[in-house]
Amino acid sequence: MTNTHAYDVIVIGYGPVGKMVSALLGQKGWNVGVFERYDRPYGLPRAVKYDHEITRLLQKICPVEDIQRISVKVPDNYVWCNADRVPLLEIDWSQDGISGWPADMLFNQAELETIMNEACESLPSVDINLGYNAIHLNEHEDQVNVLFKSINGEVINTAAKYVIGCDGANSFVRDNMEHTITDLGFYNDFLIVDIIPTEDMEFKPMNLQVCDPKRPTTCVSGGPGRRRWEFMLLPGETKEEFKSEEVAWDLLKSWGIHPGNAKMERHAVYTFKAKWVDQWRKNRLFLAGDAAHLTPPFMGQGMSSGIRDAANLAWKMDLLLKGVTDDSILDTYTEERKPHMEKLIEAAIYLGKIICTTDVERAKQRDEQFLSGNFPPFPAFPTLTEGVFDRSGSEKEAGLTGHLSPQGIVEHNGQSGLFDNVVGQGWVLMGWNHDPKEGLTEQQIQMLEDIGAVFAKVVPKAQPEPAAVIDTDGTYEAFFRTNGIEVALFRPDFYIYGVRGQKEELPTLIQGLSEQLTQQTNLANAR
Ligand SMILES: O=C(O)/C=C/c1cccc(O)c1
Repeated sequence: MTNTHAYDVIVIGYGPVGKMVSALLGQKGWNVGVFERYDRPYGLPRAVKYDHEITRLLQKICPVEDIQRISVKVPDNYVWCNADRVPLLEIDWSQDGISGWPADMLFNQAELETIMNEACESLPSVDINLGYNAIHLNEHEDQVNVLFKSINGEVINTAAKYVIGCDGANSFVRDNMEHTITDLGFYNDFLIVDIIPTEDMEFKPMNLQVCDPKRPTTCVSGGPGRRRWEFMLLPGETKEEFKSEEVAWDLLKSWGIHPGNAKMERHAVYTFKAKWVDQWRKNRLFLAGDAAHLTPPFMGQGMSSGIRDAANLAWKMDLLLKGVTDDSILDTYTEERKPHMEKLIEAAIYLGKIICTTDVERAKQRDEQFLSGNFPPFPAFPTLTEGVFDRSGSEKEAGLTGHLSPQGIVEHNGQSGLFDNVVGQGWVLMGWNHDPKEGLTEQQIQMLEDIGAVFAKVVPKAQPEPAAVIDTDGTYEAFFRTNGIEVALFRPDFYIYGVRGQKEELPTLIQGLSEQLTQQTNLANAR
């Protein structure tokens, strides 16, 4: 065995979630050891959709042009229709999201992972090890040791302060963590078929669910130049029967798809599930993505939830490793992320219940319910409700915390573009038409600098000032005016930490953050 390889953080699993957390920690200079059991990229489609929040997170690590190149914007509604193709429900996926990106985009996962891999490879402190299977994990008070066996049989010993399991549904890290699971008992088998049309084809709407009890079928984009079908297995049908390419082609026939006009990229039977681990942290071990939760795909939020986990964990781990706060901040990881993910699973099951019925009578009742308008409301997209937020303001101010912050087009120092690229990212303290440092004590400014905050005085386009950030497209004016606020503090994962209606109240907001962070440290010191 070789000497111990020591890291700040070990990431097990190098899919999109592992790549995101590795890149974010690597950007901060932390030594990240990434270990992936496969020795080459998976290469085939899996997730196909992300939303504006995730695209903005990708913008943290990938060039905007690359993200644009691999994604396609949804042009119309996501339609849920019955067997007669009468719409039962339409969800608008075509809007512009507040994060500076289209609300929803479709992509090809292999292309996404290529650009995320480039981001990781460009970071000198990220050590990527492909073809290494985790075989043993030992947790100590001050570190974790993990043994990995390479595909060549070499065994290496590693150590890190923290281990993050981004290792999917059959997580090795989870197996080494005491844990309990909540399972909502939603199980449905679908044959997933990914194709590349070899001639021009038009699909309107772009994303369609045909809730036909004779064969519930999904027909969505698979990213630029690709399409995906999902065919539900009927009672009595077995996974085994659906293994062959012939069965997939046969099911595609009624859609006008055949080997003469399309190439089949992948076909596989998946069991959709709705379940999660109850605690995503146990001492020095963490779970993220599919290792922590599984959702039916109908909201297109499986990978997106995992990327949110990565972003949430990364900024907290960064502060902790910097020594600005204690590791009890990491308890807020499950506290913040789990309820959010649960609500998305709830929404996915709402949709799943519409399509996953093969009972003709029940489908008829469902149709009547939706067509008469007498159906339960579609769940609202969740915000973050618990954790590292300011709740000390007025009811209106506190009502904005935990929501996503906007990203607009700005001009600053002769550069023009999306705020995060032009001004910077991390904690962002923003003052509308005033310098947000005004009124803060030196100590408060120092604390904000210690956590890597960006200070931005944002001014309207009509009143430009040389050192200020110019609100080119009016995004920030709309945000501040509509909400009746003058200052806002945004977290590195883009959630609103807190706002104030009057700039004179900013010091209390910052004081609150400072106390929240030091409280974590004091709590730890007292233990
Ligand atoms: O990206 C995914 O994991 C799933 C996307 C998706 C979108 C729309 C309908 C589906 O059944 C899946």
